[in-house]
Amino acid sequence: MELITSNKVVGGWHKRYRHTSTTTQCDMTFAIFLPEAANHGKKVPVLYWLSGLTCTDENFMQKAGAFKTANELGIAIVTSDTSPRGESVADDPAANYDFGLGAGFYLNAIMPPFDKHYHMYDYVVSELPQLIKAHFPVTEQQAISGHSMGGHGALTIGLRNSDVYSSISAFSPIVHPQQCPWGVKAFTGYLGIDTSIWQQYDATALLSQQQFKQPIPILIDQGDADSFLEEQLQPWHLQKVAENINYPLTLNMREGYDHSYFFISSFIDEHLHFHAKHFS
Ligand SMILES: N[C@@H](CCC(=O)N[C@@H](CS)C(=O)NCC(=O)O)C(=O)O
Repeated sequence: MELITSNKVVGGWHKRYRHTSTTTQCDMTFAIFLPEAANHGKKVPVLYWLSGLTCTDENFMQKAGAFKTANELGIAIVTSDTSPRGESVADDPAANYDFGLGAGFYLNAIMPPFDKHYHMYDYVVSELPQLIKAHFPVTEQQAISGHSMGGHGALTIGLRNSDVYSSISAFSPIVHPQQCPWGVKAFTGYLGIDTSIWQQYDATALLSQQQFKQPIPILIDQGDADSFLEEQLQPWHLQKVAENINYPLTLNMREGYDHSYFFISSFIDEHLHFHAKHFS
C-alpha cells in the first residue's frame, strides 16, 4: 500500500492510498479520514462512502464537509473509487460518463470485456474492509452510505450484507436501477440481458423479496429540485416497498435542493449522527 497524500484536518488525518487490488486486477486508490480519537491507536467505527458517476475517492472528502462532525462522533470515513482504472481497463466505447470508467455500479460484471476488472461489489464488500482492518485502528462496526450511483451501491451492498453493517444511508440514490436509463444501460453492459441476474443489484427488488438478514435502518435524503429525480432516481419505489413490509426506512424529501454536493454538505451531519446512533 502506497501513501499518496497525508493532511491533518480538524485534529485527525485525511490520507489517500494506492494499492494493487486482487479483486479488480488493477491499482486502486481510496481515502480514509481518521478522527483525532484514532491518533493514539484507539479503535473507531468506520463509515464507508460510495460516490456517484464520474467521481473518485476525492469528491466526498473535498466537498461534503463531513470532517468536524465525524471527528466529534469519533467515526472514520473511507471513500472508495467508483470503478477500476488504468490503461488495460475497458471503458464505454462511446466514452460516456454513465458507463465504464467512473461508473462501475458497485457490481461484479460478467460480460466481457468488463468481467476482467469491474468487480466493485467484491472490492467494497471484501477487499477494501480487509485492507482497512489490517492497516488502521478500526473496530468491527461498519456502516455504509453513498450518493446517486453510490446510493444504489450502499443500499444493495448494505441490504445483502446486513450482518456486517449496522445502518445504511443514501443521498439521491438510484433505488430501482432495472427501471431507469442509467441502470438499464449499466446492467445490460455489465450483466447482459438476463434480467434475473439484475435482481441482486436492485435495491427495490432486494427489499421486496426481503433479501436481507436483518432489517438494519435506512435513511435517505432526496432534493426535490434534483434534475435526475423523475427519470433516474424515483425513491418512491423503495419507499412503497418499505411501507408494504414495514421496513425501517426514512425518506426525507428536501425542498429546493439539487443533485450536487451542496445538498450533501447540507445534510451530511444528520447522516453521521444517524450512523453514530446505530454503532453501539
Ligand atoms: N452531468 C453530470 C452527471 C454526473 C453527476 O452529476 N455526477 C454526480 C454523481 S451522479 C457527482 O457527484 N459529480 C461530481 C461532483 O459533483 O463532485 C456530468 O456529466 O458530470
